[in-house]
Amino acid sequence: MGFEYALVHVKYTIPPAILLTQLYRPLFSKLDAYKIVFLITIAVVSTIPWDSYLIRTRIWSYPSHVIIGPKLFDIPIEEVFFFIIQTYNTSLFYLILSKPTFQPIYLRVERHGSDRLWPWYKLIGQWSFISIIALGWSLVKGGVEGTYTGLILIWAVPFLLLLWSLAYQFILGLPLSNTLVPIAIPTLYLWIIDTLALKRGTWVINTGTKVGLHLWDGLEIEEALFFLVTNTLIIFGQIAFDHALSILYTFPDLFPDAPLLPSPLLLIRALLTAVYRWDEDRINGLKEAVTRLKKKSRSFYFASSTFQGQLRTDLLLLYSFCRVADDLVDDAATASEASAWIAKLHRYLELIYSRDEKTDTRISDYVVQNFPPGTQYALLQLPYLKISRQPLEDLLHGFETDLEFTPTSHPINTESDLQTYAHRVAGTVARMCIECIFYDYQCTSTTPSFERDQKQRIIDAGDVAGIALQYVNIARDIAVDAKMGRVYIPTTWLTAEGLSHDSILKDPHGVHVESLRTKLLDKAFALYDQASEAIEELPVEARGPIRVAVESYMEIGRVLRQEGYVVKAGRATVPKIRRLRVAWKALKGRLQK
Ligand SMILES: CC(C)=CCC/C(C)=C/CC/C(C)=C/CC/C(C)=C/[C@@H]1[C@@H](COP(=O)(O)OP(=O)(O)O)[C@]1(C)CC/C=C(\C)CC/C=C(\C)CCC=C(C)C
Repeated sequence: MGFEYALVHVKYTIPPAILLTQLYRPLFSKLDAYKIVFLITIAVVSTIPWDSYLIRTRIWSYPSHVIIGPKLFDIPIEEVFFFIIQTYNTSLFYLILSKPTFQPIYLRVERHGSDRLWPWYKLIGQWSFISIIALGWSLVKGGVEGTYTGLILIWAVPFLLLLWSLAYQFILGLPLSNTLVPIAIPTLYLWIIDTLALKRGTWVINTGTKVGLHLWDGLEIEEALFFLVTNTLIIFGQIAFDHALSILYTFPDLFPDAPLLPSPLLLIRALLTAVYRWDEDRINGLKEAVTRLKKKSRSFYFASSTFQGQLRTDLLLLYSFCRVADDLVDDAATASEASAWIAKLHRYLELIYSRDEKTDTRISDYVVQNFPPGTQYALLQLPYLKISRQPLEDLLHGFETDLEFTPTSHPINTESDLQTYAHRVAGTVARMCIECIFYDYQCTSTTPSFERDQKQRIIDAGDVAGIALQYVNIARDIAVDAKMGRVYIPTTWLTAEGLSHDSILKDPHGVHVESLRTKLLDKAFALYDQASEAIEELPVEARGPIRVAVESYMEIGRVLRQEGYVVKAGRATVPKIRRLRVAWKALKGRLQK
């Protein structure tokens, strides 16, 4: 009996597990736990018979003085733990690295241009894996020295072949940060540990069944291959899981109301859905939504990567709709053109909320005939079934207020006007986000903890938080808005400072303007303090990400309160490092004061 193998874990595998867990903990969801447990189960079940065979046929062995003693099918318990901890560490590393990527946009319908080559890539990959299996087989059959290599290949490569066949699109198409990097770094790390363990004799590969080549001094080529293929298996497994989730959440027509934790059977069904049944417009709509968010809002783009699964998709689509609607109105050449857009948007809402099977095509015809091509996906893919109609109508009423600004009239005269406006353009957005959260996390009124009153209380608090965000937005954009002929600061406040609309339009800077900006920010933070507690009543998966979204935006307000802030394109911006720090604190559950 000895503790040497156990010490390998204590020194080299458990510390990274703790570190990675700490790092990922604020984002760790039930879905992540499900994925990891699923993969660990497969890893343990599939490795035990193989490893047990290798030990019983003395291809490798463990001196009795390095292991504690208990065994499972002849495998030392430390070794079984290795399968678990390796799968855990590599999986967590993948989860961290792949978080910023919105994977559904990497689905390909394989119908046009270079995408038509993808079935060939699949085939080439399949044949390559089959050839490697054949090579493994011939090594096992042919001679003693290639036995260990052959056994690794005939055990692992059929799984790789299967995972490739199910998820080749993501394996090839995702950014390298989701594929190559999470394979390469854990593999390199395990190669180093293995070198140390083999040198110390913690485990021994017996002579006669190995080729005798070393990757570097102390690292047998078979060991290097073993860790490479096992990490590749783990990452391919994670990618196949995510591929299935992307299919489930991207095509609601094929998989209506996909559950939060889909059963293995449903995951397989998703992976086996023929590509020709995928809705290309959904993918294009999502691609447009991601590009739009990335271009237009750094705060929300950054925050969106902390959301997961269906909710991430829904918020992206909701953002896309709101942005397109706002831009149609703001970019219109004349007030009457802007009014016409609002009228068309009202009509669109009327159509979708009275939709039935017969009117389905009428709706898409209406959009195609009345809106520019670059806006059509955003409109048609609004997740309206999860959102009530009222906040959308109110949002449009908010845009109508924007049109009331003329050289002679100003719609925001009192603080109450300001509050109504902010409720319409931002309180409503908060409400819609919360409705999506309730829907996606299945907080129906039958869930005791989500009784009606509680839901209403959260929505009301969300409204207040939205108003706070809009006050920050107005405080940031005094000069930008003035260029568009708009002054959102209430007339009563201007008069008290000895200012007027005209004076702000002419010169939106100076001491008095700064004092009004401060007043607006003070109100924003007071409202935010009053509302932010309610975030903790949201479903646990949404809390951290929502904190990140609202905190990232409120940080603009904090920047504005400091002297000498950086202005880009006329707007105060939050430096990247500072944004990261805010997000990290928000994820860990801390709101700034
Ligand atoms: C993470 C993610 C993808 C979130 C998406 C959120 C979303 C749907 C935003 C829509 C934004 C939008 C374009 C709305 C149109 C009206 C408008 C312009 C509103 C202002 C947004 C600021 O955007 P931006 O700075 O890009 O605007 P301009 O360049 O000035 O045009 C607003 C300030 C509103 C934003 C309000 C929210 C996102 C609501 C946030 C509050 C919650 C989610 C509720 C918190 C919950 C509790 C319980 C307190």
